[in-house]
Amino acid sequence: MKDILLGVNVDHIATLRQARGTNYPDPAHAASVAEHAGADGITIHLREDRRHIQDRDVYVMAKTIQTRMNLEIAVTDEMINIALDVKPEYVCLVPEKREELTTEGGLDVVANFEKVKQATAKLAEAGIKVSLFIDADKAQLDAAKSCQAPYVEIHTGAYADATNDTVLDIELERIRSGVKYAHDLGLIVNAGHGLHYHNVKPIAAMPEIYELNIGHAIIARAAIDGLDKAVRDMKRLLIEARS
Ligand SMILES: CC(=O)[C@@H](O)[C@H](O)COP(=O)(O)O
Ligand SMILES: NCC(=O)COP(=O)(O)O
Repeated sequence: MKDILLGVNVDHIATLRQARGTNYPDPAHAASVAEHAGADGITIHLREDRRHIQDRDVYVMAKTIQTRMNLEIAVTDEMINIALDVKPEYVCLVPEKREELTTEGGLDVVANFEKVKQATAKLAEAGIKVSLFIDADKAQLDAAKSCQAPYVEIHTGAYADATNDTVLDIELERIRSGVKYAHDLGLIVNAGHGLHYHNVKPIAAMPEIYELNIGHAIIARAAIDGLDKAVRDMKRLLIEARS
């Protein structure tokens, strides 16, 4: 079975920096360490409220990332214009609510079809590969396909947040079914949100998934074991899941 790729999200290196308003730790440095440890790509989420990643980080990492940048942004003119200026290899369109602690759900492509389709076309015209961060829902997946986004990223948050095995199994099956449906539609299927060292393998074992984007759990482990080891440990789990 083909290897599954790992995108490391370094948002929460920036969270640590923003906590004190210092210029350290630098997410650009963390990205280099993660790439050296085997990350296949770097994900950063430039939120409208700039709670962690700053505009400066995006422009610096556009120059320093050796693998490829996956820039997560909301579907707003401001963010689209930044993406068109930076031209990362990937843009993932995500929902955002200022009051949210973290991303709470997938992008509602069905309800915002024209807006998402236009944003996707504009980014694609600039040579950017567009991914839509959506729930494992057939209507949303059909809408993503109709938007002509080549990639989707299946939101794994409900699976990660499951509080009992019954819910966990239901969510895992929902993701499995959505991943297969998306793949059968011809979409390139990524997944992410809330994945960690103890829940990642069942997701990584799904053969249709191209890449997992993982951040919070890797950065949390890095606080104890160091980032190099945290990334290598996650890569090893992904390889084991496919062997
Ligand atoms: C879209 C998604 O699930 C994450 O990539 C996102 O970055 C979460 O937001 P925070 O990083 O602010 O928690
Ligand atoms: N899109 C998911 C991502 O980039 C990382 O999410 P998390 O692992 O920080 O929850």
